[in-house]
Amino acid sequence: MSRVRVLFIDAYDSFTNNIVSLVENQLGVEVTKIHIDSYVGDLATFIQPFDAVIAGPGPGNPEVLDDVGIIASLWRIDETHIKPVLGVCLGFQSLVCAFGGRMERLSRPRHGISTQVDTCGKDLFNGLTDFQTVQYHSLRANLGQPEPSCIASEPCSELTPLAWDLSDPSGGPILMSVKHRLKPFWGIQFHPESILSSSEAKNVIRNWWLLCKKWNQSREDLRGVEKTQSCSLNNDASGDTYTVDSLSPSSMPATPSSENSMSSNTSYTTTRESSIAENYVHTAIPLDRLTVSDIVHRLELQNDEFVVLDSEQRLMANLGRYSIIGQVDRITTKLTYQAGNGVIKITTAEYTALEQVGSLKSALSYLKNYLNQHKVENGYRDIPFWGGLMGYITYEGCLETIGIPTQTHANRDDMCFAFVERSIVIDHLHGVVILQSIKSGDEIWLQSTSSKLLGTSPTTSIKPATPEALISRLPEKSSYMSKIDRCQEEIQAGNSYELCLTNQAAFKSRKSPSCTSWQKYQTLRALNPAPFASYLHMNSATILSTSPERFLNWARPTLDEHGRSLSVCQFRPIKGTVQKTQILPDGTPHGVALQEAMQILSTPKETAENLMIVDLIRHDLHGVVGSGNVTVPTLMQVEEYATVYQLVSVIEGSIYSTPALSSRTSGIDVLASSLPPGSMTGTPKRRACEILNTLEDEPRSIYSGVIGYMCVGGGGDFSVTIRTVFKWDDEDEGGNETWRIGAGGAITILSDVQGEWEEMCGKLGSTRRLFKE
Ligand SMILES: C=C(O[C@@H]1C=C(C(=O)O)C=C[C@H]1O)C(=O)O
Ligand SMILES: NC(=O)CC[C@H](N)C(=O)O
Repeated sequence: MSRVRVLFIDAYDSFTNNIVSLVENQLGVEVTKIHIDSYVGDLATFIQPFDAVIAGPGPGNPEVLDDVGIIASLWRIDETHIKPVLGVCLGFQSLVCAFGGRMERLSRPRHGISTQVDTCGKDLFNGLTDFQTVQYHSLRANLGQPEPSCIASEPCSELTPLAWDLSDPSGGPILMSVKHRLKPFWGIQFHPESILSSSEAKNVIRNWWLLCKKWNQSREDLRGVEKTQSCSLNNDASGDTYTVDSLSPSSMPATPSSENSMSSNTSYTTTRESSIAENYVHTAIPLDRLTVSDIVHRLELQNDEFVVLDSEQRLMANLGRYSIIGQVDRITTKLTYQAGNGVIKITTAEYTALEQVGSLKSALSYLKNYLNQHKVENGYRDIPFWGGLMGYITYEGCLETIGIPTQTHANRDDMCFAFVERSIVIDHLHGVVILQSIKSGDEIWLQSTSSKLLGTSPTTSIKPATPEALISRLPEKSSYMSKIDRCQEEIQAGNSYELCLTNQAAFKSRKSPSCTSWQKYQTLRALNPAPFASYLHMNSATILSTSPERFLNWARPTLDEHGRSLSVCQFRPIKGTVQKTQILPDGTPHGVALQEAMQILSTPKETAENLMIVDLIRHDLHGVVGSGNVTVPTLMQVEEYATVYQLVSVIEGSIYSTPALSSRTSGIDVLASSLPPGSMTGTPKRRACEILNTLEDEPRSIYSGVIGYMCVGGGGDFSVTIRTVFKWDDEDEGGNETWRIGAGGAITILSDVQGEWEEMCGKLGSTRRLFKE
């Protein structure tokens, strides 16, 4: 029997793949996805191979043709070509508009809010009790009924209401579901696929499917007996009892995921003997009292290009176990890309090559192939990095991966990775330093480097230094506040559910050999300890980061019990911020203590903010790893950082793949499909980024992109480049350099304008303290 197929029409939403996953898992069907503006020729003909259609959620207004595209035509398909349709949110609203309903703005948009839905207990809701479910909408469908009821009436006599949200007496009833009286059209305003929606809400999908099957069967029967007269399509299923057991879930079991695939009781041989495997050599030595800074100093890296992913100031037991120092020298190969020009540049010791790749997304595929060609299988098992690509991607580079064109700046790389062959990994948990190289025959370097580290007693000879800011450009309060208003207007209009608004400060300081970038970084990391701190100097970019936020980590693949390659990946978005108690210069305390922070971070405003990003990341991840392979092991946990409390969630995915090396799905595919980081955009991602582009005054640049590594052994780790001070060499002028800091925060309909301004200033303050102003 051929597999049942469902067509999903995606209105560029950031929850689409979660619905696809729910449908595939619950119904055992195959879902094909197209966009609202995909060219399909005649829609009626196009949908014929499908058993049913889902018209998805999305930004905008169903009365605006550009926002719904071909969804608007679904409802006009003639009787002979008609197929069962489920409209979800925007799709539901479009159904209502097609049959006489109107849209109006909610007085209080409902984004990431979980409420009870009261149902008629029939049809889509047959056998289901009233349930909790999440909503994401700004607009409300109005059927012109004086009171909420489940009986169709003028002026929308073709639509039968099936469910209402009556939880907000002052805001009034909100229509949650309808069906068409004669045609096989159903709609739901709520989001059953959200991680916080109840299983009862999810069962609506099963009920819909039973109704579809029944309708399709009656259509078949009619065709079978070749009835010539027109038939009644009344498919009211009220009162029917359905056996949901007859459905065949086809989910691939979600593999229990672990935070870190390394065993926690790893032991090292801290000898100076080197092991050689292919072109990989390493030496492990005791860390003793060496610091990351000592190592950088002893190896004399500080005045050259190098990268440090720095976890020395470990804050949490499960984060920041390793620091990685990547050596970059004259002969290190670099792979760079500037947004907008479609060309990846490969610079080696011998030559510079340009390859037309088209986009940053394809540049990442290029890097994936590059790493496959330099694959190492026998590195030191217990550390995550053996060598490979270390670098960054700017926010504008990230935008290109979602099809938003951006301007480029000559001499500035939007993607810059060095192919690091010599590296030093410090395991802070076990106090071990692993020196390693993937250059063939590099034992001499190993020996000389370990002698330098073992040599003299550890002293920190590079002193942290504090730069003096000559001219500072700080965010302007009235301008920022008016942008918050504009974000909220966009949200009111249904164009977005959450927007991460940001802006930048700039500090000019004198270039000085007694206050180098590395010294500045030393100061910053002491002032603002963070689990994902990093220092990078490559080409014209210098980055001093104290990021608290992991973007994406993926483990080196292993074989599962079925012989498939499996790599577990993890996102750790932060959304929800409260300032910790601090004593201001005038002696007054500011901010809150843990107990109060916990209370604030559990209010609907903060949890909605976090939930939206969790659902968005689940969507990004589902798009690569497929249905049933995404879990949320931690939902909204409060974590303490140097100056703030933050609400953190963890989303994990199992990347299974076929043995064929070239077609293997890897963490790099997840990376390429998940940029820019959802916590820095808002949702739906694409529309949010378009809106933010019109609001923000300048490119975000390094801020709000990602920084990290992709290892030759198959793993990877990236943080979100926030709480970061950065500069471009082309802005150096007259002995001065210009350092920039971006800061922002997520704006929702529940945001308080003054509160958001203060939150942004608080985040800016955590790194601005680097400068003496
Ligand atoms: C925008 C920033 O941070 C982001 C926004 C957060 C929020 O809105 O609560 C929290 C962490 C980051 O994802 C920033 O640090 O500048
Ligand atoms: N999630 C959605 O589909 C939202 C639909 C519409 N843009 C609204 O805000 O009401």
